[in-house]
Amino acid sequence: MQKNSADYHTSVSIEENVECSKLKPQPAQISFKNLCYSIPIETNKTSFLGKKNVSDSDRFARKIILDNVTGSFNPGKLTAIMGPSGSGKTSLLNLLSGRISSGKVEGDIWLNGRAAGCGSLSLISRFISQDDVMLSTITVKEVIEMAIKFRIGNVSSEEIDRRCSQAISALELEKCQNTLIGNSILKGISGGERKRTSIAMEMATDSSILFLDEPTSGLDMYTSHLVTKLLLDISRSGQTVVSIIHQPSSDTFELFDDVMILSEGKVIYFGPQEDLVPYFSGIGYQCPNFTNPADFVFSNVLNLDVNELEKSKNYDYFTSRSNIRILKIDKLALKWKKSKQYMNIIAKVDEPILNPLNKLNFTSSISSSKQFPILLSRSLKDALRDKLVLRARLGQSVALALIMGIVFYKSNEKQIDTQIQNVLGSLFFGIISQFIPVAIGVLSTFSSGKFVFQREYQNGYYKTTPYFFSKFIIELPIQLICPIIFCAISYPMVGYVLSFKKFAIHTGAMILTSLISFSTGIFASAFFDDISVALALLPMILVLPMVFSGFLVNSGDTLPWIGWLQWISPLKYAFTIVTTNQLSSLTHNNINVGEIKLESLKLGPFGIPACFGFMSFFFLLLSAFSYLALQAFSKKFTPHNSTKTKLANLLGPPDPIFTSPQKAI
Ligand SMILES: Nc1ncnc2c1ncn2[C@@H]1O[C@H](COP(=O)(O)OP(=O)(O)OP(=O)(O)O)[C@@H](O)[C@H]1O
Repeated sequence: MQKNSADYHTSVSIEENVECSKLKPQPAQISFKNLCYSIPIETNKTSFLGKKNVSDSDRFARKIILDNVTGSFNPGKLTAIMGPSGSGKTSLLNLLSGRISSGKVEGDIWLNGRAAGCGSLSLISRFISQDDVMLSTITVKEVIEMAIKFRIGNVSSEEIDRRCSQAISALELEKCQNTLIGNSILKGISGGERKRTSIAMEMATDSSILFLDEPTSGLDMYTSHLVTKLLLDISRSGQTVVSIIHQPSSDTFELFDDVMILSEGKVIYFGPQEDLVPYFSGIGYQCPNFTNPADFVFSNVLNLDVNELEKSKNYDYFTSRSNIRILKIDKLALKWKKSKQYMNIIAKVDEPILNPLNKLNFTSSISSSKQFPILLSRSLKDALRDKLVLRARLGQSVALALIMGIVFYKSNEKQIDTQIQNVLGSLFFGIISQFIPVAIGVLSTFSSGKFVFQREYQNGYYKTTPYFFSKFIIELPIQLICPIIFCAISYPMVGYVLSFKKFAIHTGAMILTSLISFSTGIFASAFFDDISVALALLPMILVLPMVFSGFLVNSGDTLPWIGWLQWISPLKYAFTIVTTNQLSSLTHNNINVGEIKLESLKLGPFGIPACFGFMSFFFLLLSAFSYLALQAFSKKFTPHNSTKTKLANLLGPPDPIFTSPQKAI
């Protein structure tokens, strides 16, 4: 007897389904009907300064990106999506693969007849994106091995080697397998090799559905053909392969089984590749002999012909040209919807494969506890191999220490007034030199790594928590070593009190300052999407604690309504520690001048241990904020549905519209 829907959701698990399916992944068919995607765009009805009483519906119009797109992508087939730039190809793939978290989506998506909206397909598909962002400091082989390790739990090293070699040889990457990925500064593999590496990463592990966004762009004709042939082989193993493609050669074009042509978000044609030319000749567009059908569609069908251009002569050139083109696309879309080929597509969508999925259909990823050591070792390699950054950080500590040492050289031998002034100035200089450069340095390194994180997170390699902690732990030693080097050089040069205890307290305060700055930098890089905005705002974030550190403004003499800011300035506690440490024992003519100076500074009631406590608290608080900011960043590019909901959708019963008795009638 057929279970009802509620029973199904509670009782079906992936494991149970495996039993019934004899451990073979089921064919996965994606179908979608009247898919619309639009985003709000601000209209000219309000200027930036805006009228106050304008409603949101007046202020925002909707930009339609996908307009009633219907079709199905079938298992065992290689489908091409083609269309002019901005026609909605990437948006369609993003929508299907669960990478859209904003805008309005309407219409239905099914996977084997089960409702698969809200990003459910992300659980059974892999996505090779247009921008091949990868960590620059690891080699081609390492990057592929890492992708395998993240995807397959308990994989033996022989299996990793086998899969890796297979992917390397399929994409002809043998020559560069031990070369670093590189970036604009660190020379690495070529653009084409980079593209192929990003394909190899996703292909080294299996999935039921493979989405590719322009995998052949930037590749030469031979390599484009090689990659497409590989995609064909993958599809023949039973996978559903959908790829956006630009300007394929005739030979490459012929490798595709199905072709979807999109323009202005509308479908102009979708069906077998060999039926494309007959379809367009049936509606009046004759493909000349010996012409590449892909070129023919772009230049003859989607472009305006001489007569159409003639019509636009009487009007403003650009407006009329674009309007005439839009009208033409509308007509082509209408013709498509009236065609018998469209009816065939509708019939396929209405009669989907209904096989239930099993465990092997789902793209696996390992647990967070297993992701952590892989990420840790990768972050370590990254930190050690990026020698330029490492040297710059160490060099900066030495240089700042020497500058401070020279400027305030042997201050303890100066007259008492000068001595006190120099001690205070040098202590403030020391704190600032551990505060500002660290935050700015961390901001730039973390911001560049953020795009790699975004790509890998979206592709389901790992979660935010292991990534955050692996980066954090690897960065920590350098944040400890640099202040120690700085203090070891500057402390004796300036002539601070020579006592190991005092040196340790001084260095401890500098280390905590550097750590607070470190977590502020991470927070800024995670919080601001754009590094230039972060760089513009960070100095302001850093200046306030400096002003209220107790050196620039006397802590007891500020306006009462801003005076409280000193207590949330971590530098105030750092300055209290280092000045108390140096001045409390400073005497002159048997008078404790240091204590007198400390009293006049009105640094507050807290002693050195309490100040260390406050600084540690600030470090932990800012670290927690940076973690939360990274979590929020990762949520921005994934739909807000839990894996449980997505699983329930895919493992539930087929949509009643495909199984109801009325349908059979
Ligand atoms: N989040 C968004 N906000 C504003 N506009 C968007 C958004 N997403 C897509 N668009 C717009 O929707 C249209 C389709 O974009 P899409 O990236 O899907 O096109 P495409 O066909 O893949 O183009 P290309 O071949 O150049 O990559 C473009 O005009 C794009 O500017």
